[in-house]
Amino acid sequence: MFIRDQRCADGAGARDAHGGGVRDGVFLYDAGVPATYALPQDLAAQYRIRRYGFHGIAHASLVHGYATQTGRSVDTVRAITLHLGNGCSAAAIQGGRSVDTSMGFTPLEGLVMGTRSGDLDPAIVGYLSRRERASVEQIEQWLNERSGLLGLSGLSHDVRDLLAAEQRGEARAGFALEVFCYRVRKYIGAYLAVLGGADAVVFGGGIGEHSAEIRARVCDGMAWCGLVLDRDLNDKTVALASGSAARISRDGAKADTYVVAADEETWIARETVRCLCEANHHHDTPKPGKGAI
Ligand SMILES: Nc1ncnc2c1ncn2[C@@H]1O[C@H](COP(=O)(O)OP(=O)(O)O)[C@@H](O)[C@H]1O
Ligand SMILES: CC(=O)OP(=O)(O)O
Ligand SMILES: [Mg+2]
Repeated sequence: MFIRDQRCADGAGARDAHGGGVRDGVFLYDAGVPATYALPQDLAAQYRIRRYGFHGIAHASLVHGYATQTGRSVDTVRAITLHLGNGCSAAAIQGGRSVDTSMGFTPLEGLVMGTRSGDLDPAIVGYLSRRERASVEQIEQWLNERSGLLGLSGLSHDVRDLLAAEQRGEARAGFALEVFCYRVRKYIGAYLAVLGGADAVVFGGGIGEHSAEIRARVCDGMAWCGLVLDRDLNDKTVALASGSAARISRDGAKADTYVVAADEETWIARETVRCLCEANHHHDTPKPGKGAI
C-alpha cells in the first residue's frame, strides 16, 4: 500500500484504499505490523481500517533530495524524514522506502500540526462528546480544525506568529511550540528503534524548510543519537531554492541532518508522465490470446 497524498479529513478517502492521485512506486507502505491497529480484526477487515499514511510525495521528495545531495542511491537510504507544514508527519525510511509513518487511517494521527491534535487517547472523543453533549462529528471537527498549535496557543496555527508571540512574552505560544517539538523528538526516538538507528534526519515542509529555530529545538538534546546541528549552517538554511538540499549537521556528526526544499510540482509532473507511459505501454502490449497480426 502506498503513502497517499490526498486530503482526507474524515477517513472517507482512507476507506477507498485505491483512491486516485499520484502515488510513487518506491514509496510502498505495506499492510503488516506497522500498519495495523489492535482492533477486532473482523471490523478492521470489513471497513478496511488500517494505517495508510499520507504526504507520500513530500516524504519521497525528501528521500530523493537527500540521496541526490549526498551522492547515494535511494535504495541505500536509512533515514527519518520530517514533513513539517500545516499538516505534519514523520516517516521511517529503510532502503529508500517508507516502513512506518505517523499519519494513520486519516491525517489526524501522529505529530502535533497547525490545527490537528495528532496522537491522543481515543477515549477522549467519547468523554468530550458526553461532557459537551456534542456529536462525534463535532468532536472530530474540533480535533481537526481547533486543535494542534492553534488549540494549544489559543493564538495561531502558524509557527511564525507563535515565535513572534513568544518573543513578546506570551507563555502559551512558547508552550505550544514546546509540545510540538517534544512530539517530533518522540517520533524520532520511536523511528530510531524501528530502523535500528538512522543515517540521517531530513527536514522539509514550510516549518522544516524555513524555521532554523524549530529545527534547533527539535534536535536539542539529541546528541546521544548523533544528531548535532552546526549552528551557522542551520541558521543560514532558511530559504533554499525549490528542489535543492543542504546539510545542517556539524561536520563529523554521527548522523546527517539535512533540509530539503521539496519540489512537489516537478515530482507530480514526473510521476504523471511515468503513469501515462506505463498506461500507454499496457495499452500497446497485446493481451494474451488476442495476438497481434
Ligand atoms: N519563515 C518561517 N518560519 C517559521 N515557520 C514558517 C515559515 N514559513 C512558513 N512557516 C510555517 O510553515 C507552515 C506552512 O507550511 P507549508 O508546508 O507551506 O504548508 P502546507 O502543509 O499547507 O503545504 C506555516 O503555517 C508556518 O507555520
Ligand atoms: C494529508 C493532509 O491532508 O495534510 P495537509 O494538511 O498537509 O494537506
Ligand atoms: Mg505544501
